[in-house]
Amino acid sequence: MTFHTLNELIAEGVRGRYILVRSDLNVPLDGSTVTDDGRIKASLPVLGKLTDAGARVLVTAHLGRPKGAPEEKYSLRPAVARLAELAAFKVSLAQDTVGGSAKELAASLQDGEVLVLENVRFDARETSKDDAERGTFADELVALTGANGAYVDDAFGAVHRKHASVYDVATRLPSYQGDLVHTEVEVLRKLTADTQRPYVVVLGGSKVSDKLAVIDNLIGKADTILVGGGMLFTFLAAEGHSVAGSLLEEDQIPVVQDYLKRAAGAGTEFIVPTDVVVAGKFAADADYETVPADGIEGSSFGAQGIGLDIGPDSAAAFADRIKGAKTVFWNGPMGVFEFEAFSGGTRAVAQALTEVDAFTVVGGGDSAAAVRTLGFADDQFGHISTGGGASLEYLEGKELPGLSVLDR
Ligand SMILES: Nc1ncnc2c1ncn2[C@@H]1O[C@H](COP(=O)(O)OP(=O)(O)OP(=O)(O)O)[C@@H](O)[C@H]1O
Ligand SMILES: O=C(O)[C@H](O)COP(=O)(O)O
Repeated sequence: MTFHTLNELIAEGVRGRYILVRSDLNVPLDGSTVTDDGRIKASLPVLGKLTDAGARVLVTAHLGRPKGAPEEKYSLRPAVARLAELAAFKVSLAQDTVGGSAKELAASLQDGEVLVLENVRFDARETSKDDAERGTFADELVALTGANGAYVDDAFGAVHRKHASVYDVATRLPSYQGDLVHTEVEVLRKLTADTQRPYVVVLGGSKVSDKLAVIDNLIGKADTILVGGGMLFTFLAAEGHSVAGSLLEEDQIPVVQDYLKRAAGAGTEFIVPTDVVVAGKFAADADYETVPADGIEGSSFGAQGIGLDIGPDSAAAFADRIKGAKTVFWNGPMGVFEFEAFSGGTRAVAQALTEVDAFTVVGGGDSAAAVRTLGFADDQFGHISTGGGASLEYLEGKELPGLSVLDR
């Protein structure tokens, strides 16, 4: 694929033009505090280049998964406040996405300033499966750019989404690839061609069905898949164990059973935890105990028990596997690392990644946040990707709508 680059756009001249930029500002929050500003920092260079060149920049972004209507807890306000603190240019936030506030503030935007539109997912058309419906939203976004607009996709974390602000706007405006997307693709490409073996993939997190879908294509490609986080309970259930009150996607059990069957003949080994940290409730101060993975209901919390981390034996086994690898890709925390008591598995995996002599990539908003909040530095890893699902789907070899739409 070949793309028009941001540098080409700048060379064409952007002074006074409205440039629509899709950024990934989907950062983890604790109330209104941004707990990891990695994605915001990663978005700054492109915005800086455009504002330095005199563009009037309209940023679209999402935060979380609101249900197609405004919801205060998903407002971009905290992310934009952090962006404004870090930026050398003026940044403001519209109260809405394509409504009166967005129109008014866009009209008064000056050269070299940035206006962020409120969460694109506050409008149900953004994520609609219906092309025409998404199209009407894209038309309204594009209308904000006036007569001579252009579009830059810099949201690597969202390139796997066929959403209006990622895909449809690119069919309506001259479109360019942002530097962040470019860099991410260059690094991840190394994981798809001539991958050095053993190739170990570590998967966790809470978006269980999203990540299970990815495994389908890793079977036969990865030598070992270490299963932690929320998805481990669907694996345990697939092996016939009770998981009490833990995160479980029952409809995915047959899918996992199929994976386990296929992996055996395809040279991919799944490693599922043998012990689990089980808590009485989902809280930082919950009582907890470590139990065998096949005995979760036997914990003193009975059917109320919730598995919130992999146990220490499993963490040590995962670390061992990682240390024997030549290539490691990790997406999704091993447990609820936000609570100290359940951060042990994630810490052990992160530590192992910093010690192994291998090409290591960490992908995902929360995974990146986890390594940083647990005290690791970015340069201890080969690459920390801003993309979670996007990096996984890239590795799967899937067509990513946000990339293919930019292909000239
Ligand atoms: N056993 C568990 N039960 C419930 N939640 C869990 C469990 N293990 C991990 N999590 C949660 O998973 C969340 C992160 O999951 P997620 O799938 O979003 O990962 P990610 O790295 O951000 O990837 P992406 O960028 O695709 O979102 C964390 O907030 C963590 O608390
Ligand atoms: O967190 C991510 O991976 C990206 O921001 C995409 O978010 P989504 O999975 O809600 O589309």
